[in-house]
Amino acid sequence: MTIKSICIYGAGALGGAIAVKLASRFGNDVTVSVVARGAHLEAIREGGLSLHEADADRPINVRITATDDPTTLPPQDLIITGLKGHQLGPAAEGMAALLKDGTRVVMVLNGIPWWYFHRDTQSGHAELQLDELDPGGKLWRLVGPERVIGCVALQGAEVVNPGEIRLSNVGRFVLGEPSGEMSADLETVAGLFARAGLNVSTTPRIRDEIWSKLTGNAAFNPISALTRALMTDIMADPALFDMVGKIMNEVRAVGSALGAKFSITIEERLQQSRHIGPVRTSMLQDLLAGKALEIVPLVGMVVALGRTANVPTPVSEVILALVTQLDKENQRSATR
Ligand SMILES: NC(=O)C1=CN([C@@H]2O[C@H](COP(=O)(O)OP(=O)(O)OC[C@H]3O[C@@H](n4cnc5c(N)ncnc54)[C@H](OP(=O)(O)O)[C@@H]3O)[C@@H](O)[C@H]2O)C=CC1
Ligand SMILES: CC(C)(CO)C(=O)C(=O)O
Repeated sequence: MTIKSICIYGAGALGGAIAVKLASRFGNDVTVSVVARGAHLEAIREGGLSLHEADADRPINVRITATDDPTTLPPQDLIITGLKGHQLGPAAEGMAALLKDGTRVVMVLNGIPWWYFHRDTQSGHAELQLDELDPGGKLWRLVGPERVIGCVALQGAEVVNPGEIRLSNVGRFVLGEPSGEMSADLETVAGLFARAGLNVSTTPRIRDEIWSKLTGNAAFNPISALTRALMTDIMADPALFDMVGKIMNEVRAVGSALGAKFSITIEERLQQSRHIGPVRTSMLQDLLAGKALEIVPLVGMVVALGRTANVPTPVSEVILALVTQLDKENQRSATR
């Protein structure tokens, strides 16, 4: 594939960070645009999009084409989504308007993605569609799992003000085809990320990366939302730390039953989490902003796929019930 046009659909914390890096590197030769909304969109239109990197003294600011109406943009060579899992379905028509023959769609996501079982050869559930993640199969039909390149982000980020994004660490991105092929498109997209100054690697086993990342998110994200604690505070509290370990074991058991391979132990995973620092998880950020929480891909799927694979997930079930109720109450008070 040749990439001459890129649209970042959902230019929030991570999508916005990627947009700034791509636009500041390729703005003259490649069209880079963003789909955003609300006060964030207004701020991007007025003052551009700014990125504070963890290791830089000054922010990068880019002026960039920004719209909330994707039909005003031409079809794209590459779409990169920075939407939360539950925001993808409602955006399916908008994304479809940007597709042409050969368009690839990089989906930056935490948790189990809607396309998970597409061309999966490990689980025994190839091509299973997950209605909880893709209600009515809209993404499957309108975007198509064959266009997707999976992306796991080991990068903390937050929209600190409209139009302004801050990264909490020097992170990295892992890209992989659902089929496991080390395709030419995969290498082209990874090369683009690398030339834009993003740390990136490619893998033939993207599902292993998904489960490895989910081991942390299934535990830390809902616990942080329920307690409003920073990652470091959760690690420092013996009872919460114990709960994190139990959830991590459940996630690992479900992932293993579906064919995932884990390269590190739970203890090593917990050690890695210690280095993330005093960050607010993306779920806590959403809670504090009165937004809907990304529960199904991060917690609901551990429970649901546990049932599919006959693996008990008792702690995740309790956390799921609690965080679901919290989400309802939070959104009720946000709309009052
Ligand atoms: N933030 C982090 O530290 C990390 C996040 N991740 C994962 O990456 C993914 C993206 O997360 P993150 O970057 O935090 O997400 P954000 O919530 O920061 O960004 C999503 C953006 O998309 C916007 N949006 C939603 N729907 C539409 C739409 N239909 N049209 C236009 N704009 C829309 C949102 O607007 P609005 O605010 O109005 O909803 C928001 O600005 C998630 O799966 C997350 O779990 C992974 C690693 C770390
Ligand atoms: C790793 C962590 C906790 C980084 O912020 C994350 O993935 C998230 O916030 O969703």
